[in-house]
Amino acid sequence: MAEEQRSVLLESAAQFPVPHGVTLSYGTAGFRAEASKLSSTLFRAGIIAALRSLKTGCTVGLMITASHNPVGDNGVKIADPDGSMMAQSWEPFAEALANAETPECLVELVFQFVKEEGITFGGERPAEVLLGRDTRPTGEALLEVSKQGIKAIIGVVPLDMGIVTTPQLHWMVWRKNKGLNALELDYFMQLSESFRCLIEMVPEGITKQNFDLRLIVDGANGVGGMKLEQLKELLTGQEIQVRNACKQGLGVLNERVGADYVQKEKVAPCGFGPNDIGLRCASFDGDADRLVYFRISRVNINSVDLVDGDKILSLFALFIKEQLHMLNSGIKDLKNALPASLGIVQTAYANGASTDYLKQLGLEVVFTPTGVKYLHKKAAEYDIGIYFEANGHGTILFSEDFLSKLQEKKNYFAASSAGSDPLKACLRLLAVSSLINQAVGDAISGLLLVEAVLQYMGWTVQNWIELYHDLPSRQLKVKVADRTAVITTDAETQVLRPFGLQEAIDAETAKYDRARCFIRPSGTEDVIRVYAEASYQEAADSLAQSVSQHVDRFLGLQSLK
Ligand SMILES: CC(=O)N[C@H]1[C@@H](OP(=O)(O)O)O[C@H](CO)[C@@H](O)[C@@H]1O
Ligand SMILES: [Mg+2]
Repeated sequence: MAEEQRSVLLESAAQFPVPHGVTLSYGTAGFRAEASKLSSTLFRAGIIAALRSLKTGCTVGLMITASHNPVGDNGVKIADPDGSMMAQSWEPFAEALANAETPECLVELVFQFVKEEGITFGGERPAEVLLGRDTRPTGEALLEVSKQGIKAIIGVVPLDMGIVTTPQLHWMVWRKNKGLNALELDYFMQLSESFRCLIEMVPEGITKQNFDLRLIVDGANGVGGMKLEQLKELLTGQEIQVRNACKQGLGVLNERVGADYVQKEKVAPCGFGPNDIGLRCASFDGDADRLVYFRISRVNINSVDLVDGDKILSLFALFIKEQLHMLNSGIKDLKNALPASLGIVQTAYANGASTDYLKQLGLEVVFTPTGVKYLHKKAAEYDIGIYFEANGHGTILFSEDFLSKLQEKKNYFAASSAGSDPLKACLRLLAVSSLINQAVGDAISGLLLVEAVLQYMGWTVQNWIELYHDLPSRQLKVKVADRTAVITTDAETQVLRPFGLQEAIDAETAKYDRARCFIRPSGTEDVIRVYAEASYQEAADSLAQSVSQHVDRFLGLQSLK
């Protein structure tokens, strides 16, 4: 077997040589680069995914996307059996394999790794990799290359799920490993049914009658808009209009559209104009794992009032807290109560006003380094964990144990107190758990939950915007000679190396009222990011500026000379 495996690998790897001068790192969200340079990487990602499937004895996923990057780029992410990002412990191997210079080096790496990990080639357990891609024109060819990589590991089978959003593919992997139906139609049915269930339980009243059902969604000219158009047909009680929905010849993926653009530039995407002033609008990123809301400003139609991930998180946290309260209030016999740990997970980029708001609600707020893989892992430690990055990537995780207790409670209340608040709370929480993606942040399911919660609250977008007021902030990037020279700790809020830089940041920060500032090396770009927050905009700007100068002084490009 080993000899056969060796020669299959050597032969197939020879077809996809590594381009010169390109070094890839697995980064915060997989490999990403200009599409024309990615054949060898995608082939190798296929091998990695296949080995991951052999190791775990489960189905894993391989998604071909470069998210919000320009249309000429592409990339790949691997999903673990539970639908989350590939285990970090495999990243060094993934990186080494992607950069192995020759087929011989590649084979050596594979064999050494397989030995270390105790993986058996061609084992008895079925091994399978689900493949998906976004709408990028280079996706199809790269998918074929990944298939070659998967098939180069004997006993592993690729299964092409076609054009899907990143969260759909993660969801399919998660479902498949639970032995549940995992086709796109199952995804659509589950979302539309749990959404209907939440809408049916919106309390009657004036607010319900007055609620404006209209919502306009910017699909970033990508896969998300396309899928929402399909799902829309199954939804009742919602008026969704999709723009930039990836129609042939109309608009370029991520070009002046999409969640990343709207959030960073704070402007309306293409296709939105004066007629939309005041309306509730939302935007997806290119692979639909990020969601932001916005409203075109009445004062200046070029700018938007942004509702970012922090505010989506706050809305969800408020709703979940209320349902948990409803579930347990009025219960006289303590054995009928269902205590639940509720954790809120943010990164240092979360606006300080959101953190204050959440803490004021009495919630437990914890911080992790940037990157969904860290947030997700932390959120999974709670009965209910809600996580979001400010850029709009996030979800709500329910533990299996809590869900089974919730199911029991529902049955109990259904038999003993039909129509009661605790029963409604159980039903709503169960519906949320099946609506919101349990594998990864999902713009489509997040959007449906936002709509259901707003209807439940009877809130306009204005009510939501006023939940709290963001502290002014500024983000800058500094090009440095070597960004790995910066080592941080404490969820990236403190610099350990180079020595003296943290003291300089502290001294600058102390000059302003209610100010906060941190720096960290980006995981996706070759820069150091500087973030500053203060009580007024000029202070945030000038703090970010002066800290950037310190970064430049300590690490700037001149130190290359
Ligand atoms: C400040 C910021 O928005 N950082 C983004 C960005 O990571 P960086 O490591 O900061 O480059 O891309 C990541 C992947 O999409 C995302 O998880 C993260 O939030
Ligand atoms: Mg994305």
